[in-house]
Amino acid sequence: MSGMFITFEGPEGAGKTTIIHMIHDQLKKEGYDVILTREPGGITIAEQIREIILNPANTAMDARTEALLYAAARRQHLVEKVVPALEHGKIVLCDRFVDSSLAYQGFARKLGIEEVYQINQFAIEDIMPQATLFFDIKPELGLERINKNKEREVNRLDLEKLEFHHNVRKGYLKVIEKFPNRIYSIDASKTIEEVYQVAYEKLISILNK
Ligand SMILES: Nc1ncnc2c1ncn2[C@@H]1O[C@H](COP(=O)(O)OP(=O)(O)OP(=O)(O)O)[C@@H](O)[C@H]1O
Ligand SMILES: Cc1cn([C@H]2C[C@H](O)[C@@H](COP(=O)(O)O)O2)c(=O)[nH]c1=O
Repeated sequence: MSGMFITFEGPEGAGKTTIIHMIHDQLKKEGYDVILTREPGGITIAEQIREIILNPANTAMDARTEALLYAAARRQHLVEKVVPALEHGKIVLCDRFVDSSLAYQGFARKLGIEEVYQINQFAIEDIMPQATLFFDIKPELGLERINKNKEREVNRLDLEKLEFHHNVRKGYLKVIEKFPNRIYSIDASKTIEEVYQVAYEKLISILNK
């Protein structure tokens, strides 16, 4: 595959979606062949799975069911959208990927990072991003940001206790220890413009490697 697969990760309200759109628009302006997508979602079947996972009414969902549904959405999105784009030499910017499952289901839901990585292997068949930007934020600040945004739909995971969101961040820090050469950490507590500048420069350096 000749393209470049780059993922954006972080806890709730870190600013990933804001920054990934800004970077996508800028790269397009500069003439890069780039697409922007997201997980869970990005294609019809995976968006349908997203509705089930994130529906606040689905309070009975078991943690393993949740992990398997994320992996199923991931599989379909990979084969239907990501892999074909990479085969056409495109840069694929993806809002969340397998590291989210490791941090949220593996660590915060206590299923085990290695166990969740194993079940995801069936879905991803060793396809991993070449680089990942991790937007690091304290959960209190991330949640304050999303609560201020009245247009954003509240999802089932947003409603978890603060302790869960602290564990998500701790989970990400463990995932970075597992993949230190792939994941770049960015301080996401700064202003949108400051975070964008750091993320954009990092991305350009990755593309020029
Ligand atoms: N650096 C920033 N400073 C202040 N507000 C920000 C910053 N970045 C994003 N925001 C605002 O915070 C809210 C959440 O941002 P965004 O949706 O980009 O985060 P996210 O990481 O994608 O969150 P989630 O994964 O929970 O959807 C939005 O209202 C956005 O405008
Ligand atoms: C891919 C993935 C996502 N999640 C969680 C993280 C968020 O709470 C939602 C997605 O919402 P967003 O606004 O699009 O960020 O799903 C997860 O727990 N595990 C995953 O693998």
